[in-house]
Amino acid sequence: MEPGDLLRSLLRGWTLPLFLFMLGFTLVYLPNFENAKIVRRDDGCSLLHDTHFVLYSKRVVTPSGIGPYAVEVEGERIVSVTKRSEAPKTSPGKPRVLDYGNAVIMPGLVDAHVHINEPGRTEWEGFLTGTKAAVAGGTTAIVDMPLNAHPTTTTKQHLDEKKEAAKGKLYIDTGFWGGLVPDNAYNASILEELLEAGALGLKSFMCPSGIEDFPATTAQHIKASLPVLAKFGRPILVHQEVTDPPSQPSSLVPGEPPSNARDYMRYLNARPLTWEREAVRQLMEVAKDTKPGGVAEGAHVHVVHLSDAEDSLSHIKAAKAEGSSVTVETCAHYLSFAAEDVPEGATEYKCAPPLRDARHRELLWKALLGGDIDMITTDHSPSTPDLKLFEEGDFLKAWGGISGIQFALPATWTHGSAWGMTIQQMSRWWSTVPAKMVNLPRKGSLEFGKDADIVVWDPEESFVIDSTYPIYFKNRLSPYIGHKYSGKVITTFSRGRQVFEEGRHAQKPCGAMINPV
Ligand SMILES: NC(=O)N[C@H]1NC(=O)NC1=O
Ligand SMILES: [Zn+2]
Ligand SMILES: [Zn+2]
Repeated sequence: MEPGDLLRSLLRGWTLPLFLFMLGFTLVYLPNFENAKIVRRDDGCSLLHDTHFVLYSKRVVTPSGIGPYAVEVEGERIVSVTKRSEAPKTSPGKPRVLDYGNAVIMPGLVDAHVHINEPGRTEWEGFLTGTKAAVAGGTTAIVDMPLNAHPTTTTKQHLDEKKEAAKGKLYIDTGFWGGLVPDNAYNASILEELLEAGALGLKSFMCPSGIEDFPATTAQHIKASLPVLAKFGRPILVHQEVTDPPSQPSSLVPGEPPSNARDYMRYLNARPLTWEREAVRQLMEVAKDTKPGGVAEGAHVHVVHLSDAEDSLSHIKAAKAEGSSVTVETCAHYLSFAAEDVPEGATEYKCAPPLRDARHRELLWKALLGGDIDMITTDHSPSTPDLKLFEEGDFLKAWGGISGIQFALPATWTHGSAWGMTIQQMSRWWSTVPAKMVNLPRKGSLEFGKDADIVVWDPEESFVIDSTYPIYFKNRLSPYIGHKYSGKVITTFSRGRQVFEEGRHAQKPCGAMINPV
């Protein structure tokens, strides 16, 4: 037999099986070639194993409005947001579709004012518990305050200690504010080192902070820091109370019998509005340096936890109108509670500036809705029960700080919707504006190229935070406990990882530390 004939007969015998094999291969595997891109993750960082998926609902919050959109996530980012009347279909080779029906799909909350007290006071609050509570409430980024931990974050070395303590404990992306104190205020090289090492900006107190190694700064200290901040284009956040305003009225008239320490009004009167008004007045004066052409152009002054939408806000509005670079926040608790409703001895309601009366709460809502308050935060600041002095219920001596990071969304929604707030407005105040203030260009909205930081929630579902309600922050003390709210978080995604769903967290915390851009 010729070699050519041999080959021919071999081929004859093989042709049919070879053809069938190739056909089978094509039919079975070819659709999966596209699937090859769909990597499954099994790293414990996400409850969902897909890395390429589509979220759909009839109420997706986008920069161009709320409506039926499909949000496609690939890896850590949003790769498309498309309007469509119904959910795309899941089909082989295509990313999985998670259809949330009528629930709201919204950018995760960015909470720029959180006290995580690790290292040093981890029994008050730690990174693991704090960020676990945050995601359960739909928050996908926080910025940690420089005080209450020990050491306070006032030098590069202390910031490095913070970062070391945070390693492997973050469910969501977390940034750090550095601290401005009298010790470093006139030392540009310490401040520069701190900002170079990754502090997103600075924070200072104009009154005693309650923490010995975080003493108060004057307006002059703040003024001195502004040119340094300008060089880096970063903000300073200021606690706006001074304890020695020129015309401080006192309700504790000499000779008057001491009132009941368990009475909230006593605390309220001991911390009058004038403290806040005078601080804001002084602060807006130094903020003038941030005007275009000013010695600190490029720096920014942010007023934290506004409780007074009257005179204090007028100073802020005037400063903005004159061109100073200024923003202001209020907190979920000032929007939720009123002084006259604080029960006797209930020191879980104690914070500074204090919760004021219902009229002030109303004015805050009106200022938000009118566009004069820029954003909302929680000022989550827990402590251990002993410091809250529950037995004594002494408002003057108890620790001032409210735990509430897990309830930001339902508290804002429940009260805000009663004032006519829209979901779009809430999303601006909780995500878009804070992301801009902190300077997180990849966060704050659902758009192509942004981080897939997303919360899905049901505005219509209500719940009571009762004794059985799962709370993830440390020390189960909070004024939100015992109240009924609507707006239930269904699931939260942090850079494409499903980190929380219906009472369950991902096995591992895989959030990152945020560096300045
Ligand atoms: N030290 C600290 O956390 N203080 C915070 N607590 C509070 O209620 N207001 C604050 O500034
Ligand atoms: Zn404060
Ligand atoms: Zn604070």
